[in-house]
Amino acid sequence: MMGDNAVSQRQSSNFTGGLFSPREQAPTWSSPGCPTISSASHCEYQLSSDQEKADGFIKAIGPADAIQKQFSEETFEERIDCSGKCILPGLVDAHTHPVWAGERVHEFAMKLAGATYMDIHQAGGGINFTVERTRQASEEELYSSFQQRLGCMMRAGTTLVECKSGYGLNLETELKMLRVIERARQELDIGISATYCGAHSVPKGKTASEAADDIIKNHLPRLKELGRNGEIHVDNIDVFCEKDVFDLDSTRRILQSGKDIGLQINFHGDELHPMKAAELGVELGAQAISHLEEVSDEGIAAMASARCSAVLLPTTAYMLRLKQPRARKMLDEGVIVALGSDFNPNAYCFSMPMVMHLACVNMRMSMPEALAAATINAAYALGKSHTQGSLEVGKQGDLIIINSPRWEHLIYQFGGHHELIDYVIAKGKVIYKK
Ligand SMILES: N=CN[C@@H](CCC(=O)O)C(=O)O
Ligand SMILES: [Zn+2]
Repeated sequence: MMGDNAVSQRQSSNFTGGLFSPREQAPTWSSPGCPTISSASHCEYQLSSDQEKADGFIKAIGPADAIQKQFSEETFEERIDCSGKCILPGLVDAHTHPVWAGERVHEFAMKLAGATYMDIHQAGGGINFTVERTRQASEEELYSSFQQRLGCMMRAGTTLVECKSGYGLNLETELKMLRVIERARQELDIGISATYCGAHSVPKGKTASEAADDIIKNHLPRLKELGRNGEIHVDNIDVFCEKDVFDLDSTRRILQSGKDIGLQINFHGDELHPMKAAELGVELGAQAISHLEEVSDEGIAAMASARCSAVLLPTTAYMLRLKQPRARKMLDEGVIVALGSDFNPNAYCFSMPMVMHLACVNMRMSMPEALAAATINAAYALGKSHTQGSLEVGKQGDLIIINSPRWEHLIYQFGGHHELIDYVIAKGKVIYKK
């Protein structure tokens, strides 16, 4: 990934004032980036009114006076007075399952009564329950609920989200889900990174190895063809590598075949059992591995040296009362730690501010580490940190404005983000205003 940046240690810097921007190519970056936070007393955000120039990329960042002087000849569609407020990068959600029919509130009750995730999965519930309903749902139904969910994420500050298929398992339904994701990519303002997750569960009547064969022989060639025709755009390939789901060998075969058709490897590993998934991911050149509650010490060291990011999912560990992933050890060893909401029928959470709060309390991350993990590092996990994830000149104008002079309130106020977030802006366009 050329010039892809991320931070493996806490970093932050300040700026005052910002402006969007003439049409320019987003540059690639060779130096480490950082999410930039503004909390100046006199701070302004300006959107260009010149359609030629309003390409949604950041033109300048600096003291408001200097910016005013530099652009004194320009006219602006809108000026937002951010005095006493904070401007932060738009939040990036690095792991979600947002396209499905068949919610599972009844399973929440079962889990509260003591059932484990795998008890329910093996009894035909869990992913398999949602697969049945998603297969029956029309494309229009799936799109409509997906669009509403993206709206909830956006209002909680998310401007870029990874979206997985994986509740179809057969080719027909996986493609239906990917078409729904593609439509949202085309029609909506929120940024989307699309993931093919046909190996999310082993379909009834097949072994893991047979399911892997089907994916390699039938699903991936079709994805390649649709990608070439421009009908569907898929960025990543995912497998649920887990005991009694996809073993290491089937996972390796699927991920390698996905990589061979140009997809980035970004998969579920070492969640409920130690699988040596991290070691496998590094061997295959994975961009990211999610969960990692059961990762080995060797896996952590290998991920750090390979710059393979760890996507940690605090809602899942919380919901399922799993042991927490060892975020501190990962950070101390230099792993690029990112965060995701894991929104799915098991972990029903749209909010990256709540995810950051849980990461701080339960995984012992600091607030700057959590913010980096939910912005620049999450963008890195999606291979997009050269264009998104921080406030830098030439990057996409994805940002949020919060009504507090201290940015930390976005994390500190657990569940308070709806009151705090005044604006969400994606590619220079206001997509939510309180
Ligand atoms: N672990 C596998 N996949 C999801 C859960 C999906 C579901 O239960 O529907 C996860 O990341 O938590
Ligand atoms: Zn997941």
